[in-house]
Amino acid sequence: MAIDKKRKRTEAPGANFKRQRSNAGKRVTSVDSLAWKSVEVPEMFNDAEGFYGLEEVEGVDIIREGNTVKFVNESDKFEGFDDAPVESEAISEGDSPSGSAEPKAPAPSKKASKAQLKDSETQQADVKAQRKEKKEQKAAKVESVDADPELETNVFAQAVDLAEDEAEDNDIDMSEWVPLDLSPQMLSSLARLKFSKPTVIQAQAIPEVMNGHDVIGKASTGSGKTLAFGIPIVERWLAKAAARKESSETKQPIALILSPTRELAHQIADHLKRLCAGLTTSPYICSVTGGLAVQKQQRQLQKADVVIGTPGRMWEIMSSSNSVLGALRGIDFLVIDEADRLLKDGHFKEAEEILIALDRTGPGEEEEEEDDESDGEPATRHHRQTLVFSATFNKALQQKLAGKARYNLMGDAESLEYLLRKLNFREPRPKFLDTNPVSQMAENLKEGLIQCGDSEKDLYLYAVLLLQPTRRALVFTNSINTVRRLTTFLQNLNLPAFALHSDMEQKARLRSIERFKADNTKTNQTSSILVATDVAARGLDIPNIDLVIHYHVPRSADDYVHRSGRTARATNSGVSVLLCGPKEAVPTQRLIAKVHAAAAVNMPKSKLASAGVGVQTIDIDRRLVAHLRPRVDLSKKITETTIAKEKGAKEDDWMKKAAEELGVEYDSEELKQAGSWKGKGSGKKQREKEARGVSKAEVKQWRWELKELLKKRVNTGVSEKYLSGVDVDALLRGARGDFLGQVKGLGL
Ligand SMILES: Nc1ncnc2c1ncn2[C@@H]1O[C@H](COP(=O)(O)OP(=O)(O)OP(=O)(O)O)[C@@H](O)[C@H]1O
Repeated sequence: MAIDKKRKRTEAPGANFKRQRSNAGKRVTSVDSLAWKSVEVPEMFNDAEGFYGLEEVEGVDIIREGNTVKFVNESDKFEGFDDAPVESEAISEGDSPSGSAEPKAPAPSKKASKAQLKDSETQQADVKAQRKEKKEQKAAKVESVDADPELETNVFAQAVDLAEDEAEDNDIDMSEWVPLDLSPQMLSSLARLKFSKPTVIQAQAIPEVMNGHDVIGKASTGSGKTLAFGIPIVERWLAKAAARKESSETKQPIALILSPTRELAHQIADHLKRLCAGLTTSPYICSVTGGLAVQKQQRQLQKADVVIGTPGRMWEIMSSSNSVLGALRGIDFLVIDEADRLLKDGHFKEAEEILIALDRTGPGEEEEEEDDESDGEPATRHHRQTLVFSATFNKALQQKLAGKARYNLMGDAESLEYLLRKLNFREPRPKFLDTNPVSQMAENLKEGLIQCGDSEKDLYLYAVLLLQPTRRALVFTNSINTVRRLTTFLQNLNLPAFALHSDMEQKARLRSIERFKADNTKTNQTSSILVATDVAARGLDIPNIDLVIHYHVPRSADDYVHRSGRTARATNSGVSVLLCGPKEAVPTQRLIAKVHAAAAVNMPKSKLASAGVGVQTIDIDRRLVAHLRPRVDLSKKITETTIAKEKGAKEDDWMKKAAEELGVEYDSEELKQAGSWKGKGSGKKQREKEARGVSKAEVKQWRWELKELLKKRVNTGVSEKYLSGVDVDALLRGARGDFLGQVKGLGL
């Protein structure tokens, strides 16, 4: 479909195609290396993520030979990748380059860089004029984003763009960056982002990386690790780009950054693009992840300077293209973000394949061999630097919550050995920088635990969400089914909940994040809730998440650290609340003790409590929570019935198709009675069966009852307050200053 449209476009009058000309002396090129340009699609077509993929190209001849079509490009636009096979190929996806190598307006001057950057008044006036123009363009872009609820590109970029603009006119003291010896351009870019000083990990890691060392960087969640590797990469690119101008050296990608999740890969890309937005020339940054068109990513890779990818999609492309693999072997930096997750045994087979493939020498390449003095064994050395980052490296933290907790597991030394075994560093001993040796948790995070019955988690979840009605909350569960169920359950209670899990299409995943991020304060609504699996646990940097709720206890301590780290990022504060069933509370306390003090790894159990290691129990007013039960029960019933009916309809559909294929008549009742439809089985199955039997009228009645309940007053026993709409706020400002009980220190 896309192809037909595209052809129509490219063949339209004015397009620069010429057919059937002599091909003598012309160099046939692959379709991917042509200079495709995106075609603007009218808004009404809702071309989210370039779905229609319309592109056009100029200056290209088409040569038809029998049934094949070949392309002849007058100029070889892309360097370094031109060995792609010549082929006639269907193009089905769009490619709107997100990075840019075009020169940009000079960056603004800032206080600290004034000494280095002495702009004349005229230049400044020019810069101001350009900025104004850019600002207007951005405002128009943001407006169009707002106008189109389906648009999902740059999910992580939009909000910050405006903040950057506001920053432009401020004078910012950048003197704390000076010791890092960054280029004036970079300082200027950082000032634009309002980053007046480096974070601790940035201050420690940037000089080491810029001095050519391999680095293992450990720093708490939200502490700016992305720029700790991002800044030196961009600095190297700037230096190389300047040198390239004076030589004929071909352009190669400079860095490959591996990320465990798609969202994180896109976020890193956007973060680096934001950093580069203030540079006069910037690297082409592209993300390569599953769930999006592979052809588009292959094309982007051909011109990429910095590649951020998830292991699966990266390996899919690298293993099928020698040119891509060859180019990536020449990178200066290999970054493994969230390394403990990416290198976790049995998790990312492709990550290992990538590491092996990068280390293997290609035809005509030579390995440098050096003697490793530490053990006398010769080891292969590469020119690339390996940079490894995470908030958690200690293997002990990966230990499952289930099972006996042991505290004498791996310490830092062992964790380091583990990384050395897994990765082929250039240096025998990479620099190990640990900025949070004592506690693994973010500085401004407050943690609490609520004990409740296993079947009461829905009730307490609702109660805690009501405690924070105008905030942004992230709810973690351990299963996709629970994400689905809780999202519907909360929506039935009129709460703005969105789902995020790996079984969703990428477009829908990004849309959920986009909606979660939307600012509801103007409409005076409660803020949004994202219900997610651990796919959202690592790296996601969504502004203003005030509350993280662990509906299911995390499976391991490192999951707890990363989940909780979605709040209290950078200088912000936040709250993390665990909902624990009766059997979960004790092992969870122990699990959490591990992340609070490195000493706890080797601390005897008996000493943990006296050392003050652990999480406080929230003393919630259970009598008041009980008043919420009727509405919670109704919402649960509606949710379970809806889901069971949907599942039943799907199964019915499947059975019908199977019967059709077998050529037998399908009668669902007969099949059920004949027992082929398992009527018995687990309690869950039985419940599902019963839920399917509930009539539509009954569900309708429940919905009506719930609606009425949500409108009605809830007698809290303290004073008469409402628990719906704007009256929730009134309730929460209750006479005693607290609604569900005093939660010391948590600010709830
Ligand atoms: N020097 C700085 N000054 C102020 N804010 C910064 C600075 N560097 C980064 N930030 C901001 O801090 C936030 C967190 O950064 P980042 O996402 O890199 O954290 P992280 O350490 O990688 O977290 P995680 O471990 O969760 O992945 C981002 O919003 C980023 O823009």
